[in-house]
Amino acid sequence: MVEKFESKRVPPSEHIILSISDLQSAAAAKLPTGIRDFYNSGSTDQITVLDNSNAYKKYKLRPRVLRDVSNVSTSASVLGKTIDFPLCVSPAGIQAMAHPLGELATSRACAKRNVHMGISSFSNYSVEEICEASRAIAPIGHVMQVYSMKDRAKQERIIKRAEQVGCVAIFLTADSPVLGVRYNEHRNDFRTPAGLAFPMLEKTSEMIRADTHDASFVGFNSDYHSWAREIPWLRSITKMQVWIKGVLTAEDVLLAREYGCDGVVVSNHGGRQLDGTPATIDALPECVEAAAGQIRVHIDGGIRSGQDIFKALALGAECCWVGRPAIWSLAYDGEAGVRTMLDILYTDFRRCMQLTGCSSIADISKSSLGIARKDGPLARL
Ligand SMILES: Cc1cc2nc3c(=O)[nH]c(=O)nc-3n(C[C@H](O)[C@H](O)[C@H](O)COP(=O)(O)O)c2cc1C
Ligand SMILES: O=C(O)C(=O)c1ccccc1
Repeated sequence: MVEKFESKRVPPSEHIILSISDLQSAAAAKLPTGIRDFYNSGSTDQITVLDNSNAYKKYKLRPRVLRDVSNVSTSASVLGKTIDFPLCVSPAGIQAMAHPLGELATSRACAKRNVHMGISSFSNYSVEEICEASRAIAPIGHVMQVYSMKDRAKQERIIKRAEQVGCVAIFLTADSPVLGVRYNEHRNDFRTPAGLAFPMLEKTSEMIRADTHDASFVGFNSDYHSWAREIPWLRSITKMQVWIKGVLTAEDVLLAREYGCDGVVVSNHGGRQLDGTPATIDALPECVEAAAGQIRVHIDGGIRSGQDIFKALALGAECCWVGRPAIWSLAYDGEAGVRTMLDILYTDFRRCMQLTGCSSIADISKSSLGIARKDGPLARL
């Protein structure tokens, strides 16, 4: 006799969090519309933001079977440290809108999972407070994100403060001479909430909210930037690694090499800057080829699962970063939420390695992937 199977109904107020999309839904239920749209939106027609995730789907995994995966190691050497797995948290501004402890909560969760955090210049806590929050947990070393600023003395203060408290690198965000077109901010008249601090920019939210996001950005950010003006200057004021965030072409990877940068993050800013740029996973191969092993290549944009991390590594990235998943988790449950997000991606990536027959990061290669063709067999890379 077949036993009657009773499915357990979960009340709608309770969210079972098993995936990144569960975190996205849980955050959407908590955040006011204007803030949710600010975090989630891409620019203009939302093409690139959607492409970023969808582009992963054409790659299929080629698992090797009957391999001993009882001793799988996910650890990776990234920015001079051994981290638990090759996934870190991208710099994203104004995290205190998602949770009162904002970047402090993100920093603690990253340290507990032993991965790096990128600290936005638009953070609501200072780099000193954010690094202090993680120091007692793990000597992980975070990354300070900077823009090319009109006020070079202020930009230098940000960099010096970050170096002083143990940051291991700076990410110069190079894809934002001006902000992308974000209709949601105009439709919702998005302003940063009152009472927040912007200690790296040395501003209060009263100063920032006086303007739209776009206008306040124009106020401090420099569009008068160039490789020759930025990189030698950055090298002259810091011993931290210098990375360029927002590269999408082989040409710019070659320039990053020529200017002696330590690495590039292949990024389209989560589809928030120039809409119509390629999905980052589609820009990655040409960037890896141009890097030719001479500088490091990381990637962010649309990474939502362990399989996505695996695919990016198979295509030559050393490490992946996630932006929105951290914001959604913060909104859902602060530090515990971000910890849940990192744990989901960690266990998913580990399981993906085991199911594809990979025991270490070095085992992940192009031969682990194929490209789905509409009518026909899988194409080998
Ligand atoms: C709400 C939000 C704020 C962001 N703020 C910054 C920032 O201050 N500096 C920066 O370089 N990138 C910023 N980014 C871009 C992220 O660093 C990252 O490139 C992007 O979020 C990755 O895509 P994903 O969100 O699909 O993972 C921001 C992204 C979001 C969604
Ligand atoms: O919105 C963004 O993508 C971004 O980079 C940013 C810039 C200023 C404040 C907050 C986020």
